[in-house]
Amino acid sequence: MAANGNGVSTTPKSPLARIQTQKNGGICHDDSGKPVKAQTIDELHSLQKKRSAPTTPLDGVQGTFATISEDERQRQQLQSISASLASLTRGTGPKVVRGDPAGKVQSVSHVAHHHHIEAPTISVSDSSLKFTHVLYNLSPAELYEQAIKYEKGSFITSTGALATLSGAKTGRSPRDKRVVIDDSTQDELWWGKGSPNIEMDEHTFMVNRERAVDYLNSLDKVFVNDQFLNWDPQNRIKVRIVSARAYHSLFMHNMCIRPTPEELENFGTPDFTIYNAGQFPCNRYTHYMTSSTSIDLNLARREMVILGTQYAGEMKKGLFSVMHYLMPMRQILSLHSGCNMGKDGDVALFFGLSGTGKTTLSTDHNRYLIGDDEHCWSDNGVSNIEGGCYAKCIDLSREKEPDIWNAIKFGTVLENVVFDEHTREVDYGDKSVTENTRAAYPIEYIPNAKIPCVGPHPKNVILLACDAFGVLPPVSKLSLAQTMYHFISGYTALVAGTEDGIKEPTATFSACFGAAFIMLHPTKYAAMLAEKMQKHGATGWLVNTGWSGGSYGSGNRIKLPYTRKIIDAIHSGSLLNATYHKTEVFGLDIPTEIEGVPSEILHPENTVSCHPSLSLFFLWIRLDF
Ligand SMILES: Nc1ncnc2c1ncn2[C@@H]1O[C@H](COP(=O)(O)OP(=O)(O)O)[C@@H](O)[C@H]1O
Ligand SMILES: C=C(OP(=O)(O)O)C(=O)O
Ligand SMILES: [Ca+2]
Ligand SMILES: [Mn+2]
Repeated sequence: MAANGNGVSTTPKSPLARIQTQKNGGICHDDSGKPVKAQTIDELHSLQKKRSAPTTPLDGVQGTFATISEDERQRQQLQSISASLASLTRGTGPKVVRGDPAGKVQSVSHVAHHHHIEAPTISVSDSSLKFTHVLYNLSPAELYEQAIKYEKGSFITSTGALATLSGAKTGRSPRDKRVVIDDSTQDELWWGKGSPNIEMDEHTFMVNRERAVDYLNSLDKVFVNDQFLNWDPQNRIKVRIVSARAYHSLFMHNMCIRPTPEELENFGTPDFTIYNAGQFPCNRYTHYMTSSTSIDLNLARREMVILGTQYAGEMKKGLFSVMHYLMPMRQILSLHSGCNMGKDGDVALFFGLSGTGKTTLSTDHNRYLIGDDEHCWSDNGVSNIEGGCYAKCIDLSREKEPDIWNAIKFGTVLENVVFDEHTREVDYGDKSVTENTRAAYPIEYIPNAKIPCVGPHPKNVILLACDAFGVLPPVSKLSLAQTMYHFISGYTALVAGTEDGIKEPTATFSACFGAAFIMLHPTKYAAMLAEKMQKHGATGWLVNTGWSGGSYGSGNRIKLPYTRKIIDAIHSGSLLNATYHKTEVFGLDIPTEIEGVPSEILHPENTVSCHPSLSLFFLWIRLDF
């Protein structure tokens, strides 16, 4: 812009267009719609939300049994939660109210007034004077709001999933898992070498339980989930999860079976309760504690306490341990396996340690998904224990795993992923937080999920071994005896990240392909599996989803598309009738060809000349339980 010596612009200004005001009014007004009915802003806001309708009629049309009033039902529900949160030394539950302390409390203070359990006059403490606000079975939308408002590291990703951080722990802590040893568990459970059950006594459990309960009660609010495990209606287990974080509540909402409103009304007392104190540590001066993390299981009390870890997988896998105890007591086999079913009703199980491909391979666009991780096999067939899936998402791609990719949307919990700060697009290749990035979503997010998640007796039992040494062939057909051998020895690898301290695939022997979760001796599960496979004529297969043609570091992991072709050939029955030859070392039956898979990779001796670890490997494989 040119300026003269006085600093005044010489460019002629173009005048702004004049604003035309209406001649008749004087005040501009928008009369395009009717004005809102509200007189105040608060009133306007109150119009936005309407009350959720009671789900069942209250007039007793349901039956001749006395139906209780909505008020009475809510009173009983709060009393049950207060009982769960009761300090056992003080013998009293906290005053509980429903609703967020920050917002308007639903069923306001008079509810709490009537409904806390009266404290005995002795031992009055500050904590018994305070209210604990209970956020009970919130919806995903409500949990999103709670997480985003109050939990650092919670964000909405570009596809609508809730990104969360699990804190210092990004995998399970198996060395911090303790199980109460008492007169009955001493004889019933598997203890000692190789067992995942590290003992603790009842008293120490109570110390930790009190610590968790006191912590939870000291908070402004706690989340309570009442849900189910096991789609088999005759063997359904009612679980209650008390936690400090919306992230944990949404995770369990997705992972356990979600009750219908009617089922929730009649929930009653839970069969099992988790107290998850998350970030609050255990006290290392407490007997048996070897770190600040403790996951404690008390089967007699039907309770689990979590201190000092926020990794949500502890809750899911902790409940799985419980099922590994409860179900065999009922002659039902619990399985660390994925499960799907073909159009003709042929069911396949996919056993495998974490990260070996249960979720990836059971999620198959051409088959119905029954479940990705935890099942029961009873006289009636198979049933999923859970209501959701928990997929690893490191290097996830739309092309290779389209159904999992599409399941990552509103409602899904995305743990420890890295995303663009502006677009919120997730970079699934980024391991900055951990390699064990995860997505937890309700099973119905997979389009061909089989709901209810039950199926007939399995036809194929596939053992997935992620072989870090590259000595196993990509697939072999197993006799029943071989199936038992591999099931009990459980040769596979621990993949990076799923357990605390594992940085690269590490060879391991994990009995039942889930040694971290079993409670009884491996041979108990194996005997049940053998009996069922024989009775129902199931075929066993060993599929290596790990390295081939060299160990981790030198060879390559078997390509997922090849593994899928192998699995397709098992499902279709074509592999059962293929030509086989026996390997010298294992006596494994290896197919000579499979459609879509290069024949040379089917035989490891073609790719591995003489693996240095091979002899060591055979020394290790021995059943010394
Ligand atoms: N050949 C393969 N078979 C199966 N999974 C593979 C293969 N190669 C790479 N992967 C990857 O390994 C991971 C398997 O994880 P996942 O299916 O979640 O295991 P699990 O459910 O048994 O814990 C996925 O990230 C998958 O993409
Ligand atoms: C969640 C876990 O494993 P999986 O991948 O088998 O679900 C785990 O081991 O903590
Ligand atoms: Ca469906
Ligand atoms: Mn899985």
